[in-house]
Amino acid sequence: MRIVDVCEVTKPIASPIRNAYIDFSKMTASLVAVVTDVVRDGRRVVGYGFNSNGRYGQGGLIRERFKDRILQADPNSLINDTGTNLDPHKIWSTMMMNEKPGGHGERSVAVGTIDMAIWDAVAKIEGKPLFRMLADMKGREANPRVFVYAAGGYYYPGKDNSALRKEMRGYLDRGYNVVKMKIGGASIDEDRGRIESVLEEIGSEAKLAVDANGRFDLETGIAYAKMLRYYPLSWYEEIGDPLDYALQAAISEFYDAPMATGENLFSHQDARNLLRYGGMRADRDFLQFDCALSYGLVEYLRTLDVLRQFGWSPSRCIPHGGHQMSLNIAAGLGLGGNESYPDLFQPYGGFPDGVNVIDGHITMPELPGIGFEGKSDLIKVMRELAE
Ligand SMILES: O=C([O-])CC(=O)C(=O)O
Ligand SMILES: [Mg+2]
Repeated sequence: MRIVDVCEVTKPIASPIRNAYIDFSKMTASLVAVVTDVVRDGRRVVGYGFNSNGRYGQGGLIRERFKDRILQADPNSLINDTGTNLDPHKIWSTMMMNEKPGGHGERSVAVGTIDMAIWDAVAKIEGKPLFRMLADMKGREANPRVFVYAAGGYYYPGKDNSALRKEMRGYLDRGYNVVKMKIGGASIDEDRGRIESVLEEIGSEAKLAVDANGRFDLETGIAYAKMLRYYPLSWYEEIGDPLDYALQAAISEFYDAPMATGENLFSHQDARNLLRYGGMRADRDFLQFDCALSYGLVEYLRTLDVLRQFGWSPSRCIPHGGHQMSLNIAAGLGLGGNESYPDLFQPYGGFPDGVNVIDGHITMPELPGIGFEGKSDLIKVMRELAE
């Protein structure tokens, strides 16, 4: 059993939207295929992965470092002890050979993308949905019903509050009961108006979360906290620079309701620093680490161990990114849910065909691997890369 090729391509996932920090007009993502010599159901097993959204394609790093480390390794060093499957942990260590610790940068995105494809292949070789394989691995009961919320509410040329309301109404019509919008890309007064419009639209049918994308300094973060705390929000997200733990801790003195952060922390060491120094509260706050951006599931398992050490339940995790990998982790390992972007980043994000949101939850279909084969527009581009 061996990996015979690692293919990669950079794909556009551009859209004319803007958060408080960046616009997505030139956004790209890496798509990866890990080709094996294993055959299941008359078909060669190929694992697929992509790097979520927000950090651009990582083709350079994949081609120049990580791909060759896998292909040049002794194939026997990449399989499990019983010789029945690839071993994601051994493959991860092989990829990270001769990499210094710290300074995680964006190599974590390149590794996370390949790691997604490895787990897809491993679960396909096992002949199980990844979420079932993960639950078995940890001796737990899988829960195929996963909470999902609708992320959107971006700044957009020409978009007024009535367009924003209409967007949110569309999410409620599709079965969501938590929606998220951007803040921090306009004045505080304008943002207050946007929030009030959305709250008026959704009424008691749904709850609203707001996301500042790391834009605020301490003073602005506090000014917004004082404004936001009068509204019944699901959470106040990524207030200041993702690595400014003291700022995060300080805001908790001004904001009792839930806060969320973590999508731009890319390692278990960074996650640990957030829990050590960020003043995050295990009884109410949410952690949004996205495995595709942060060295993959092998690393995410270490992050979950860190959470346990600090008294946090995995149910406080609702990952960033809206991809099926995190849906599997949620269903298999008991996370609190997953993000979704109903109208963005297609065909990569979203759910397999025929999976609908009902009362803010989806039910995972029983597809081998991550389940990409169940999403026809996505598997089409994946198979163009390799099959
Ligand atoms: O706008 C983005 O970069 C995405 C984001 O923060 C989120 O999904 O929470
Ligand atoms: Mg965010």
